[in-house]
Amino acid sequence: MTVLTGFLGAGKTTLLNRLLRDPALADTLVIINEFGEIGLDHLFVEKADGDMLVMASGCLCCTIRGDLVSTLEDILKRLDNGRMKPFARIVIETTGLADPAPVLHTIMYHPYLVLRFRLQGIITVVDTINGMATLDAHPEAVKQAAVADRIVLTKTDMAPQAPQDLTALRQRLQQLAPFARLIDVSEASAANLFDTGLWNPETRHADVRKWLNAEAAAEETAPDDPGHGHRGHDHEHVPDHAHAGHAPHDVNRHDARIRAFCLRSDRALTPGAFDTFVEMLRQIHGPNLLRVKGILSLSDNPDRPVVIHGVQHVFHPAQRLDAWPDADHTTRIVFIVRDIEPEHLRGLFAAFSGESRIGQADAAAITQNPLNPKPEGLLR
Ligand SMILES: Nc1nc2c(ncn2[C@@H]2O[C@H](COP(=O)(O)OP(=O)(O)OP(=O)(O)O)[C@@H](O)[C@H]2O)c(=O)[nH]1
Repeated sequence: MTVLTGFLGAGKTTLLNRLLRDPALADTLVIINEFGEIGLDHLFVEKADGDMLVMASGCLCCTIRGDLVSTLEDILKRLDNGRMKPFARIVIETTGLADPAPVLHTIMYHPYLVLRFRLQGIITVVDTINGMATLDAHPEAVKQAAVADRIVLTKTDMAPQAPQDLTALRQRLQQLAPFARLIDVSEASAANLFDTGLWNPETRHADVRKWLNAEAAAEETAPDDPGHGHRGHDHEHVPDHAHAGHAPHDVNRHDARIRAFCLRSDRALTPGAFDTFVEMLRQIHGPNLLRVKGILSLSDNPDRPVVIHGVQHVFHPAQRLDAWPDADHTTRIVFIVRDIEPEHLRGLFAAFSGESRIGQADAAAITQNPLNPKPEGLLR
């Protein structure tokens, strides 16, 4: 499942129309709302009971959440009864103001849908004409960019556009989403937009290196920056203005709230500590964990790492791989967070991995603290 998002009028449907002509996407099912300026070509829309569905009832993420579930259930029923051509992938286009997270929640919290769909990636479309102003005015747009695996820049064919404006937009987007790849719409294709999943469909192997893209942080941050991380291993991206103390625009404070960084560790967690660590991330930081992807070493079987993938408080069931994909056996977790200090998450990981750090509570102190927030409240 791929989620296609982007601000109102950014060019999502235009892009989708073009992509769907590519035979490589013949086995794709698209779910789209009809709110936008233009719908999918009639070629696609008329086959409403065939392999293509158009939903007309409004915003996907809020008003038709129930419908999305019943639509997906219905699709699976038809698929299992052989009344529908099998498909390999589903693309869900959200409306312009949508936060992609509720769409993913809808699917990942469903006991059956979560077994049948796997999140491949999030594609965010950004209009290069209005993109900067949209990011300034709408925190939703900042979040859409921050959670992306791929950012497609549209309307690059439209003059006039000062080259420095495009460069500034690209820099801003890359700071918000250092692990995402920026692609000009003229170069966007099925091949470079739908290759974001953990599993390579051809080899059926996990392509962890490409999926995590953790090196993106290492390439762009000075590794010896004493202010960040420890042992020269951790890297984080903070927009320059986040440290500068003065934002060029007020609204850039939205950007400054978002941090992307990669936590690395040579220490293995016990399975119990792993469960509690993930549970604490979800319960305490859920809404602000915009995106989490990682490969972790567990002490019970260090040869078989575990992969985690979460969007806010929704996590895919953790998956155990048969083996490490390559010689690098370090735990790597890529975080994109809002209003959370990277050092806090590093401290939490250190506590659960048994690494003692000065000034950092250990796992027992964290889990047994009666004042920790609990889902059922403090009184129980
Ligand atoms: N010149 C140019 N126009 C584009 C491009 N992409 C989209 N447009 C135009 O921008 C307008 C909006 O495009 P849509 O594809 O409807 O945008 P959308 O993101 O699906 O819009 P909503 O569904 O309303 O959120 C249309 O008039 C498109 O023709 C592009 O790359 N270049």
